[in-house]
Amino acid sequence: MFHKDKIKLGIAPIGWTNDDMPALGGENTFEQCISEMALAGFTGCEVGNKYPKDTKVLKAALDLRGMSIASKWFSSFLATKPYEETEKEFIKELDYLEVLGANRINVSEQSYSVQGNEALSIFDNKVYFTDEEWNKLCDGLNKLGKLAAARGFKVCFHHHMGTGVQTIAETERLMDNTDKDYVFLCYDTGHFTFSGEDPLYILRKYPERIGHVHLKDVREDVLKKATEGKWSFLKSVREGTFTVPGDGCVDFKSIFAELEKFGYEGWLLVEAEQDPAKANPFQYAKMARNYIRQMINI
Ligand SMILES: O=C1C[C@@H](O)[C@H](O)[C@@H](O)C1=O
Ligand SMILES: [Co+2]
Repeated sequence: MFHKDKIKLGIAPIGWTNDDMPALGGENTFEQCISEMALAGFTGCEVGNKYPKDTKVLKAALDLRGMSIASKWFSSFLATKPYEETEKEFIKELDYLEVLGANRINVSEQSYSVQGNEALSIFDNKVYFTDEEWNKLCDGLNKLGKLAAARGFKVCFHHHMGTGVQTIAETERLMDNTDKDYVFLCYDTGHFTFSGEDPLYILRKYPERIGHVHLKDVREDVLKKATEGKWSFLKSVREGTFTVPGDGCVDFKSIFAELEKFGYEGWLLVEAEQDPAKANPFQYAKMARNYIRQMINI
C-alpha cells in the first residue's frame, strides 16, 4: 500500500494551455485551469505560462482552491553555455519556487534540443552529446543539485523526446555519472514510451533516484504514426500522442506496483499535453483522477 499521507496528487496546466505551443488552449484562463484542477480532485500543479508572475497573487489564487505548486520546468544549457549562466537563472527559479513552498525543480537539458522545432523530426534530428558535453552536463547538474539541496530542494532531471537525454541508455549514463545525493529523476512514463523504451526498467534500476513522477499515457495508434512518419515533437503532441493515465497503452498497473514496492513518497503528477479543443481538459482531468483512485485507492 502507498502511504496515503506521503503521496500528493497533482496535474500539470499543459492540458489546458500548452507551454511549448501557447496558442494551443490560448483561450483557457488561469482561473479556469486551477479551478478545474481542484474540482477534479487534485491538490497540486506545476507552473504554466498563464500563471501570474507575482507569487503573492499566484499563492492567493491557489490557496483559495486548496492547491499548491509541486514543481516547475527549468531549461538548462549546461553542455553548451558557461555554467554560471545556467546557475544564475536556476537561482532565480529556486527563489520563486521557495516562496511558493515547492521543493522540487524539473531540470531539462535543452542544448541542441529539437523539442520545440516544428521543422525537425525527433527521430532523425535528435542530438547525441559528445563525451565532453556529457561531462559538462553531469558536472553542472551535480553543482545545481548541491546548491538546491542546501535549500531543501531536489533537482529532478527530466529526460525528454528530442533532447540529448531521451533514451534509457542516455538516462542511465546521466544517472551513473551524477551524484545520487544531489541529482534525481523526474520520471516521465510518456517520454520513455514514446522513445520506444520500457518505462519500468528505470524504475527498477534506480528506485532511490526517483524524485518526481509525471504520469503521461500514450495512444498506441498515434505513436505508430508519429514514429513511422518521423514527426516533430510539436506535431506529435497536436495529433494526440499523449493522453491521461488509463487512456492509452502504458502499463500503469505495473508502474504503480513498482512505485509502491519501493515506497515512493512525493508527487504523482498527471501531465497529458494534447489539444484541449479535442480533449476537454476538465473531462480528462476527471478521467485521470478516477483512474488513479481505481488503481491505487488514493
Ligand atoms: O514535463 C514536461 C514539460 C513540458 O513543457 C514538456 O514539453 C512535456 O513534454 C513534459 O513532459
Ligand atoms: Co514531463
